[in-house]
This record gives sequence, C-alpha cells and structure tokens, in this order.
Amino acid sequence: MSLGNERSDRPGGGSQASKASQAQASSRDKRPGANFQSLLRLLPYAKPFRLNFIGVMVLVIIFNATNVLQPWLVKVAIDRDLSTVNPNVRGLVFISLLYVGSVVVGVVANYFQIIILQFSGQSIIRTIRLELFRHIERQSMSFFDTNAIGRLVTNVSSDTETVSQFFTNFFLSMIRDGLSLVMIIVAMFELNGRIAGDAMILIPLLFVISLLFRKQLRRRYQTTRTRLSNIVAFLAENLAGVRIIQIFHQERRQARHFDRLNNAHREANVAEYQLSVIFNRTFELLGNAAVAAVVWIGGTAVLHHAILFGTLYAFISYIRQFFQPINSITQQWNTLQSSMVAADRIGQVLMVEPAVEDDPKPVPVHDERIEGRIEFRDVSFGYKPDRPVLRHIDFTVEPGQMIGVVGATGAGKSSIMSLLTRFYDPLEGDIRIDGIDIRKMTQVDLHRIVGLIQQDVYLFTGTIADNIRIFRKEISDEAVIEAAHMVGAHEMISRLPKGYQTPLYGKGANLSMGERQLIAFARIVALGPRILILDEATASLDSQTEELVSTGLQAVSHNRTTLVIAHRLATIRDADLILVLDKGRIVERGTHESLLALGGLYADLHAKSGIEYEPEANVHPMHKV
Ligand SMILES: Nc1ncnc2c1ncn2[C@@H]1O[C@H](COP(=O)(O)OP(=O)(O)OP(=O)(O)O)[C@@H](O)[C@H]1O
Repeated sequence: MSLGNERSDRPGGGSQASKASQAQASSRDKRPGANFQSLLRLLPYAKPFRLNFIGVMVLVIIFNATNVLQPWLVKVAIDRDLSTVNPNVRGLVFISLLYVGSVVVGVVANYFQIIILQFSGQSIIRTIRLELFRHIERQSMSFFDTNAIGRLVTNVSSDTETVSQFFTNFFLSMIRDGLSLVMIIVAMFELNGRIAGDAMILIPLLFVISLLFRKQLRRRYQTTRTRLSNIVAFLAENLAGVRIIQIFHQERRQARHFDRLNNAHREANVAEYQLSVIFNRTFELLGNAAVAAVVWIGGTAVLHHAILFGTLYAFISYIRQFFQPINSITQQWNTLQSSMVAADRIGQVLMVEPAVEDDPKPVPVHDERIEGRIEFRDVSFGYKPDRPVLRHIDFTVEPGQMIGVVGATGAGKSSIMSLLTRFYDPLEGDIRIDGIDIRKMTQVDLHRIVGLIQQDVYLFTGTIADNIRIFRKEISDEAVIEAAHMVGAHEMISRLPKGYQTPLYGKGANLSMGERQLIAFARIVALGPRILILDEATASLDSQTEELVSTGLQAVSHNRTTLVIAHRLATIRDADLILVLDKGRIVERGTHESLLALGGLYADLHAKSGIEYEPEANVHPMHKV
C-alpha cells in the first residue's frame, strides 16, 4: 500500500540525474537573491499546462481516496460481515470486489497522474531550455566574456532539470502527500477521536526528526558530489595533458593523487549511505513503535469493547500510511531550495539583454549590391570603458583590396575584427560598409556581407561537405566541390577515404591545421560574403602547407575585400595596405616595401620574424649571378 514513493536508502530519493543537478544547483554560487520569487518568475511557463495540473489534482484526489478507502473497506468487512453474530458472505464478496475495484482505480489514476505530470513538467522545461538556448545564442560577445561556458551549459542542462523537479516532484508531493495526510487524519478521527488525538503527537515529532536528518543528509550528499567532481576534473585535466605527464614521468605521482581523490570520494559516499540508512531505519523504527502503541492502546480498547476489531485494523493501516507523506514532504524542502537556486540562475541569464542590438529601423541592405568598401572612422574601443584597447583607428579599404593588420601580441588586431563583425560596438567613432554605418544594418545582413575565418577554425561534427556549406541545404554538392577547387582544397579532400563525405570528429581533430584553414576558405567561397576577415592562425605551418594556404588565400580573397590579421608577415607581403598597430594605435601604414623602407616598427617586426627580405631572395639560386 505504498503511496507511490518507494523507500530508498539513498538520501533524497529521485533519479540520479536529478540528484546530480540538485547537488550542483545547491553547491555552486548561492546568491542571496535566490528566493521563492525566482521560482515564481518561471510560473508563466507553466500557464499553458494549467488544465493538466488541474487534471493531476483530480487524479491525485482519486488515488488518495482509494488509498484511504481500502483499510476502511477491510474494517467494514471485519466488523460487519465477519462478526460471528451476523456473518454475511455476500457482503464479504461485495467488499472484496469493491476493494479490488478501488485498487484498479487507484493504479490507473496513479499511472495517468504520473504521466501527465511528467509530460507537463518536461514540456515546461523544454520551453525554458529552448528560450535559454535562443537567448544565449542572441547574446553579444561581451556576455561570453563574463559568463563561463561551463556555467551556461549547466544553466541549460542541469539547472533546468532541477527546476523541473519543482514542477513535478514538489508540486506532486505537496498535493498528494499533503492531501493524503489530511485524508488519513480525517479517517482516523472518524474512526476514533481519542486514539487519533494520541497519534497526532507523532506529527511534529516526525517532522522535526525528518528535517534534522535531511539537513545533514544533504550536506553529506553535497560532499560526495563535490568529491566526485574533483575526480572528474582531475581526470579531464590529466587526459588533456597526458603527453606532458608521460614526458616528465609523472604517471606515478598523478596516480597517487588520483587515488587520494578516489579515496576521499569513497569515504564521503560511505558516510552518506551510513546516515541515510540510520535515517530510514529510525523512521521505520518509529513507525513500528507507533504500530505497537496502537496495538496496545487500540487492543485494550477492543478488549473493553470500546472499539471493534476492524477499527483497530484500520488504525494500524492508517498509522503505517501516515509516515510516508511526512517523509516525502520534508524531502521536498531540499527540492524547493535547489529549485530556487537554479531558477535564480536561469533568471539571471534570461534577464540579460544583448549588448549589441539591431537598430529598430535598420537600413535595408541588398548584399548582392554591396561592393565591400570598409571605413573605420576615428574608432576607439575598450572591453571595459576605462581600459581602451583601440584608439582613434582611422582607415579605408577599397572594394576588392587586401589589407593586412600587424602588431605585437595584444596590440589590438583581433579587436578590430571583432568590431567589424559587431561582436562589440565601438565606444567612439563609427564603422561603415559602402557608406552605411554597420550599426544601422541588421546583424543578419551584416554577417551575410562579412565572412570570418578565425585562428582556430571551428569545424562541426558532420562531413567535410556539411562543414563547407555550414549545413545550408541550398548550397549544392557541385557548388561545394567548386568552392574546394577554387581554394585548392579539392585534392586534399579527394585523398581522404570518403572524400567530401569524410566525417569530422572533435572539432575536426582528424585534419591538420592547414587542412582546416583550406576548409574554412572553401566555406567562404561557398557562402560568398563580399568582405572576408581572416584571423590568421598563429601556429607555423610547414612550408608545403604554407604554400597551399597562401594559394588558397589568394583564391578566396580574389575580388573580395579582405582584412588579414597577420601573425606571419609573409602572408600579407602582397597586401594593398598594411596597418601597423602598437598599443591600440595605428603607428605606421603603407605597403610592405614602403614600410620596410621606413625602417620603423614594421621593419623591426620583420627583422624579428626571420623572413629574409632581399629582392634577390625570391630569385632561384640558379639564376643568381
Ligand atoms: N574579451 C576580452 N575582454 C577583455 N579584454 C580583452 C578581450 N580580448 C582582448 N582583450 C585585451 O585587449 C587587448 C587587445 O587584444 P587583441 O586580442 O585585440 O590583440 P591582438 O593584437 O589580436 O593579440 P594577438 O596577436 O595575441 O591575438 C589585449 O590587451 C587583450 O588582453
């Protein structure tokens, strides 16, 4: 005659996933703002399911009623039909049928109650998760600067899961267990007010014991989770750095450290179970003691003919049922706490508006008519307003030109790129494409015009062809192959076992750096933006790949305004204009030759880069006189 909550010696009960998320939710940053309001703010998501919740309530009432009815039926059978004075076999059969009927109704009600509630809870979470995902995707880069990716992943995955506990477990328990308790109490008072009154002493006692234990259980549970996280973090770091560990012969030391973490986890886990078992058995002990007390008090009453035997039976059954809802309700305290923390964190993310937003009245842009003229007009920028990283940047790139931006590390090269793509907005000045302020275009239009290849070429899980067309179905296979041909990637791709259908794993780890660059070039040709920004990879390539990449670059920049953030000066030797940045300012500008002739910072960088620049250096040794 369980009320649907199976007893578990694991503290907290519930699924592993939910427990993990609850622990995470509670162990991470507990903001003072995490309160019931945070949860209430998520209530509108539940509104479309209000009929479902009402349905669940009705089903819960039916289910509880059948539970309370069953001992009562047995009581009637014993006292009315089994009494030796007036035995009634037909009545007995009728009661048995009613009993079976109530069990069947209870089971069916319970089934639908669980299914409807889970469906509603998970639907709510689905909506919240989708909104979070969309919201995060809409954010500007400054948002990602201040929000660790790991935290966002947790928001979308486990925080939402924790909140779902509120909509399912918490809601269900409050209704089901609260109602169940009330019904049992009413039934007991209905049977015998005196014995029922004595039994009421148990309620505060059970609540206090339960809450005290739960607090401790929660603490131990969190310790176990934290120690498990330590193991996972250590393992991840070790796997990532396995080469270094092997080269420096640190395997034993690392294994010892791992075992310490492992042991700490074992101890925490055993301690957690220990307390959990003590708690459950204490509860059971109290339950049995209560039954014994009822047998004693009720039995005496039976002997004195104060109550009938069936009433005593029903009392014993109700006392047994009595413990489950109290246990379950106190357990919800944890659920409520974790859900509030998780809901607060979700709310914090949902409240952030993107720093870069589209103009409410954007200028319509026809990208096919865009020529690709870029102007930076006295642009100043800082990731934090009081720390400028670009000052008074002023330059123009004519359509189809290639421009190189060079400078020491941290000079502000990538920041220029981030402004042109509107990952950030300038603090002062403006940036124009074909005379249109990019803040006046929608970001969708802008990103159709401006293509970007970042240092670390990002490849998605999928085939090479998928990666070239970035999952845009309207780009045909022929167009993909043509794009690859143009940048000189076709041969390399054809050599792969499955050609264009070769699957890429783990951000394209099965390709070399140069090969990834070529795929990125082909991607640009296939998508065809008028402007290309290339944040060149810092790692040096072998000379053969370097040649492939530079041929690819020539192809991809052909007829396209190209801005190269150059880490290798050789890449931009033929650029129409080179900007030399130093501490956020343009300190020199000109062509490769003119800058070398100037003998300033560029010439300096050039000398340090180790590239020989002698006109004769390009001449084949055989032709030297
Ligand atoms: N997201 C960011 N938040 C805060 N500061 C940043 C951020 N990105 C860059 N910076 C700072 O801005 C300055 C310019 O960085 P930027 O990445 O533009 O330089 P860079 O010339 O491209 O350097 P590198 O050649 O090393 O890539 C640096 O001082 C850097 O620390």
